[in-house]
Amino acid sequence: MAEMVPILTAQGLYRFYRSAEEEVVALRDVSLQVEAGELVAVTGPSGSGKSTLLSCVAGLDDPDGGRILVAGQQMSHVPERVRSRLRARLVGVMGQNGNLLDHLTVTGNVRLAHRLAGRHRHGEPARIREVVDSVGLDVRADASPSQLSGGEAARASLAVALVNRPPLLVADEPTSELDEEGERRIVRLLLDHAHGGAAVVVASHSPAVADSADRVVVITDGSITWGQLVTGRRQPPCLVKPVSRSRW
Ligand SMILES: Nc1ncnc2c1ncn2[C@@H]1O[C@H](COP(=O)(O)OP(=O)(O)OP(=O)(O)O)[C@@H](O)[C@H]1O
Repeated sequence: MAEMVPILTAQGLYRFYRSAEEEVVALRDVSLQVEAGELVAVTGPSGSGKSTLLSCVAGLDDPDGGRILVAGQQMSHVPERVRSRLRARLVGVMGQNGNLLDHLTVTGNVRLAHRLAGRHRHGEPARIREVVDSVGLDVRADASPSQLSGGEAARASLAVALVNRPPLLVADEPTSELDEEGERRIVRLLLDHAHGGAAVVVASHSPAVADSADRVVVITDGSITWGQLVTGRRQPPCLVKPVSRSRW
């Protein structure tokens, strides 16, 4: 059987934050692989490094050490313009504070993300409608983000992240402000994207997100300290692969 190619490979990541008074080691030798079709939940105490890890693997930030490959493309330690181009093509980001511009409608936000990926000068109307419908926002397509409920805004943010069919979807606390029903809908949509063939990485404190994930990894004080296969749908030989430093 052909070997599964991971969509995301993060090897030996380090990230330091330095100020005049102190140095924080936000990531300490973190390695993680996520394959197509997998939803991985990253959990752990506040300040443990979840957002830092997600920013690095999404190409929003560059690690100080280690290497990141997304769909076989080197995302770390490349010029910022290369990283942005790769990010637009390969990564969908659903952020903690949303990725929506308030002067645009839901459709306008999705269209802009589609155009910025560079494939369609004016966006592809059928794809834009399709993704807005898929998150259940067809009736709110002409609303601006400030007119949306928390759950609707989260789904609009997800539509923006999904419009370019990214092989890697990264979501930082996507359900933190939602009620149970809102959370269930987001988790369902994230799982649908993963099971459609993408790799999905979600940072969350929510037990409901962890329960639905294919795999959970726990970060404590900048290091992955624990990993567990939850659904049993996949049988990866090693949940959190330690990667020898001689490989980078
Ligand atoms: N821009 C920054 N400058 C300095 N320190 C930072 C910066 N961003 C994060 N940190 C520090 O790095 C560590 C990891 O932060 P991070 O936001 O990744 O944690 P987290 O697990 O996502 O936390 P939370 O669950 O509260 O969102 C923390 O000690 C934090 O204070």
